Amino acid sequence: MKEDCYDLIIRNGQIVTEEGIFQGDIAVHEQRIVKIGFISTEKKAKKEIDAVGLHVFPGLIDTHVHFNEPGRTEWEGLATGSQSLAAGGVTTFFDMPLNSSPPTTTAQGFERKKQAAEQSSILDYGLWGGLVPGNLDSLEHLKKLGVIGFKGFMSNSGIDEFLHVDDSTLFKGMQKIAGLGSILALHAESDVITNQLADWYKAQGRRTARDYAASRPVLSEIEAVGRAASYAEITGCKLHIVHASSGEVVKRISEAKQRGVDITVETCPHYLAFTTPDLERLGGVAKCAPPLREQEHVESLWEALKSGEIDSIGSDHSPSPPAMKVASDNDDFFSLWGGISGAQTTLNVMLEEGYWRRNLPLEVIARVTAANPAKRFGLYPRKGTIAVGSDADLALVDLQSSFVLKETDLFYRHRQSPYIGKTFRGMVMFTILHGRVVFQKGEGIDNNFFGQMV
Ligand SMILES: NC(=O)N[C@H]1NC(=O)NC1=O
Ligand SMILES: [Zn+2]
Repeated sequence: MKEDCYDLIIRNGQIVTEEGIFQGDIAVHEQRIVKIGFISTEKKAKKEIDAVGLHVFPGLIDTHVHFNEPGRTEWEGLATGSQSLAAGGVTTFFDMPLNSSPPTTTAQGFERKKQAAEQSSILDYGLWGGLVPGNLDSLEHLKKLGVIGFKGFMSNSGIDEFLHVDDSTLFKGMQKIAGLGSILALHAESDVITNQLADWYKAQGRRTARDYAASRPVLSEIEAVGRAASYAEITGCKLHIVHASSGEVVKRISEAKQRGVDITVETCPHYLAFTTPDLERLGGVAKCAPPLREQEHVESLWEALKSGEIDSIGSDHSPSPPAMKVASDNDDFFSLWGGISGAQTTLNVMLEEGYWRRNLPLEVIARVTAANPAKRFGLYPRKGTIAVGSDADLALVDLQSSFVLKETDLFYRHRQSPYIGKTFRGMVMFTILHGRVVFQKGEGIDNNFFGQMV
């Protein structure tokens, strides 16, 4: 290390890690953090950032996005998707094996996705492989190619090329994934319960937003989580349950953890910020699966975050062209695309709804958005924290600065979001990846840099 000239010094920020908050300087050399603490003003750097009044978070790791490239790039895309994440303080993301086409369920699908990411992602990325009926023989190859883990759906995925796992595929898949030392992420809703209830509501001519929400009850998640946890207990497979929508679901996962199942759970900003009445008010832009819940469930999730029972936050950014979010034949809410655009606003939601409104400590935010996902997926301490030796992946935030989210703030391919018009306290001023500023408030995105696969 050439001590005479650093690449970057960030001075006088409030440094936030999962362990605590302290004031200090950060020096970066050759993409890594090389010093933290007091750095003499005599020391020179190619670039200095004055972080007085700013909080320096570890760059967020979003474990759950659907950028849909290749094949459905008109829905989002790795360029626009990664740019929107950068504007929100995220530095690493894991892209789901759907809704790209071909899906990442074969070696060939993986290679195509990797090529697309190399060409277009401005951030670091991990790539999920898929577990679907019929691809058990591809899992080992996918693991060798470097998937971050595998993802399966226990209910309809909404995508014809990505079938949900039947129970025997799920069981056998877990045996294989356990043998490979990998991890299975599950969309845990019961296919039987959600299908039967949807059919019943539709047969009654009941197709509103509220009917849709009622057709996917919390119990449908609880049933699926229970089944998956039992299979995991028998097979020894590591499980990661995505988008739990209620503290009641989290409680079942905690119970499994306590009896020794290697299981973690993620929730999404939208389950922490919106309710079923919001779904009725906002319409298709707020439709997702599992659906938005009543306020008591929202609060139960915040409690579970405070108690440490929720391991991580993923945006589950899953957009579609706007036309698929609007009912064509009078009010059939069931027919709309399910998926919320939220990649850019995860930290904003955690700060406004968590830190400001519910006293959620900043350390907890750093833990669930960075340290815990890094630990769960084997990236810690290279990523997920602020320490000497770590990648210089950082988000500098002005907590006091508030703004109303506008359509024009969004970097998505389609500027849709249920958060448009919402006031947030806490503005991302700089996002730094490997010591390079990839986003600066007022300046925008630096597109001249590409991320790497983790
Ligand atoms: N296929 C897909 O992206 N599905 C996602 N959308 C959503 O709302 N929940 C999901 O799992
Ligand atoms: Zn998803």
